[in-house]
Amino acid sequence: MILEVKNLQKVYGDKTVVNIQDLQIAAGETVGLVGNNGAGKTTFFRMLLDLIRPTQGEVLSKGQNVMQNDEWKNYTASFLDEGFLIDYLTPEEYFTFIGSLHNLSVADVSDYLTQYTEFFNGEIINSGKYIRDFSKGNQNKVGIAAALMQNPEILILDEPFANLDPTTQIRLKKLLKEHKGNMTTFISSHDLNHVTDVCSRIILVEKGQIIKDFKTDENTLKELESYFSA
Ligand SMILES: Nc1ncnc2c1ncn2[C@@H]1O[C@H](COP(=O)(O)OP(=O)(O)OP(=O)(O)O)[C@@H](O)[C@H]1O
Repeated sequence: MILEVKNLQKVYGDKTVVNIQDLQIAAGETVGLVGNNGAGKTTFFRMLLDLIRPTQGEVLSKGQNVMQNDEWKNYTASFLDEGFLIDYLTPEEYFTFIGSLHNLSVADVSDYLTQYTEFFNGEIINSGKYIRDFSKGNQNKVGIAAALMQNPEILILDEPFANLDPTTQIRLKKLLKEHKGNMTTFISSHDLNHVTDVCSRIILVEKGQIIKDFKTDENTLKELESYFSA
């Protein structure tokens, strides 16, 4: 298992916002996390990435506790929100900086970015603007592209389709499918259509707990829609 979660809990005050007894994710899986507002998805991702500490329990990445070891940072890339960006840089400067952390030269980075011409839709590169001056959707594009650029073994994206126009949502699905290879992908989404299209496994969370965990098949979208229409 590339990722394992054991007895993971996060408590705020008297509220348990995440409570996951046991979850195992095999290398190469594409997992979608769905659940209503406040279900605990972002809190869970933050614990996977050691951005907040659990009240109890642990997250193991390739068997190592993410709180005690930094090795996982070499093969894990993520974009949860704009806080991951450096807003006083231009996108080019940001990509170069992220690339330099992963031994990519300026030429490697600019070569890599040519694949994103369609996804960026002419609005990101050579715009002469700082990241802070982009729309939220375009900021998301920068964050997602920077995460993919790291060619990670594990990719974690929080609501990647949110704030993107429909054309870009479809382009993102294509990108995620193309990048798949051996990558383990963990994405949260409120878009049931996209998440069932991209993911081979869906985890449904409610009040911090896993309610359902199933392999995606032709009935999954209908099942999810009926669950959420209740
Ligand atoms: N720092 C905090 N202090 C207190 N409560 C918090 C804190 N962070 C999150 N919570 C609470 O934890 C619960 C889970 O929030 P979280 O953001 O993880 O949900 P989510 O599933 O990502 O929701 P959404 O779909 O709206 O993004 C919510 O009730 C939220 O108010």
